[in-house]
Amino acid sequence: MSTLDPLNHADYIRSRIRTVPDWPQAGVQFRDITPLLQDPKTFRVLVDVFVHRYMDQRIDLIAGLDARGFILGSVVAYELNIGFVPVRKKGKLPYTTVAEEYELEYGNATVEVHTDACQPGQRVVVLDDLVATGGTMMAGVKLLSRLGGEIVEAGAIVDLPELGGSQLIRQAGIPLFTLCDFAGH
Ligand SMILES: O=P(O)(O)OC[C@H]1O[C@H](OP(=O)(O)OP(=O)(O)O)[C@H](O)[C@@H]1O
Ligand SMILES: Nc1ncnc2[nH]cnc12
Repeated sequence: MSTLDPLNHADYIRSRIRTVPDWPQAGVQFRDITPLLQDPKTFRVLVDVFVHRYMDQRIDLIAGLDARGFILGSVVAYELNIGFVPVRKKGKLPYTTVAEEYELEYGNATVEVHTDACQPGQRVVVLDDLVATGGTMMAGVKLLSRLGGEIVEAGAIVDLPELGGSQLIRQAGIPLFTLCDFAGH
């Protein structure tokens, strides 16, 4: 089966991401994905790249990272006809949880997932909008692994390679797919 070629979409998607300088603090170039969602054609291309990538890979579960990972992750899971698991920031989930602490480009955080969110051996893709230091993605991967999930891949729309996260994730042995990057921008 032919698949959508992410290389053909990378420039298009990158060109529609808005950069907001010095937000949420001085020195941060914030890569805002909301324009991708707002335009229906762009949103469809974005979702389709991920759906085509995973539709033949016998994925059981998409785990999405709070909060922007919920937007992409839930739609991709719906289109693949598989379940979606929210990996939430601390204190938001009502049932028993497992937790991982991590560091961000601008702060610290803890994420949690329900203890029954994944069954041992389920094939999981962890999705988010962006990889910066990789702390959030690694925390999500660790949580699903702790529940016995087999991490098929971590995926995100944007890689900020200068922050080192994508390298860290790959060095940890986790396959990582990102649709576009902002290397040298
Ligand atoms: O690779 P890292 O350095 O961990 O950074 C990437 C994470 O940071 C952002 O989320 P943020 O924590 O700002 O939360 P939000 O999605 O609720 O805005 C982004 O959506 C990723 O989840
Ligand atoms: N530069 C950035 N832009 C958007 N989201 C981020 N999360 C961490 N760093 C970010």
